[in-house]
Amino acid sequence: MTPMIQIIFASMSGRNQAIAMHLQSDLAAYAQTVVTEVSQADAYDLPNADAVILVSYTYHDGDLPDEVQDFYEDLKDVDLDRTKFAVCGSSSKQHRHFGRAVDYLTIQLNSSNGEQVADSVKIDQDPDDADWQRVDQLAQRVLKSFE
Ligand SMILES: Cc1cc2nc3c(=O)[nH]c(=O)nc-3n(C[C@H](O)[C@H](O)[C@H](O)COP(=O)(O)O)c2cc1C
Repeated sequence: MTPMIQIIFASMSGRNQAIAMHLQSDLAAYAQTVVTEVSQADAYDLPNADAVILVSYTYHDGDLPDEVQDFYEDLKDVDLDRTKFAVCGSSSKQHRHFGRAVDYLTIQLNSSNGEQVADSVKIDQDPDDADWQRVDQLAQRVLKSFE
């Protein structure tokens, strides 16, 4: 059966949206993929997916972006029932709390009883070739988890 993978992103200036679209093109031949901007996403829907990939920047002083807050709060009430997940995101090493949103989302998805199938990936601003490889690897790990 073709797995269904939800890719949910938060992006202010486009980097994380581009990463989400790149993930979709990595996965589309092997899975049904749905890409959703986080303010349109429903955390209570996540257990219906076979896997979820969250992609987010970090904002303020090492915090989640504003538009992720409601989704994050809702996640606390969701039992993911071992739904597979992975997290990645572009943020910036010029800030003291590099990529904290990736950490917070990873911790919360684990706390919500998800099954983490790839190490979380933090990218400094624009992805370089090595970063794109890490993104591809994350996508491969998600696919491999269905074997
Ligand atoms: C006001 C402001 C605050 C930020 N705070 C952080 C931060 O605390 N930690 C971090 O790693 N990046 C921080 N960033 C950097 C963004 O996360 C980074 O530019 C990211 O690549 C933006 O992704 P996007 O293009 O998808 O919006 C901040 C950026 C802005 C403009």
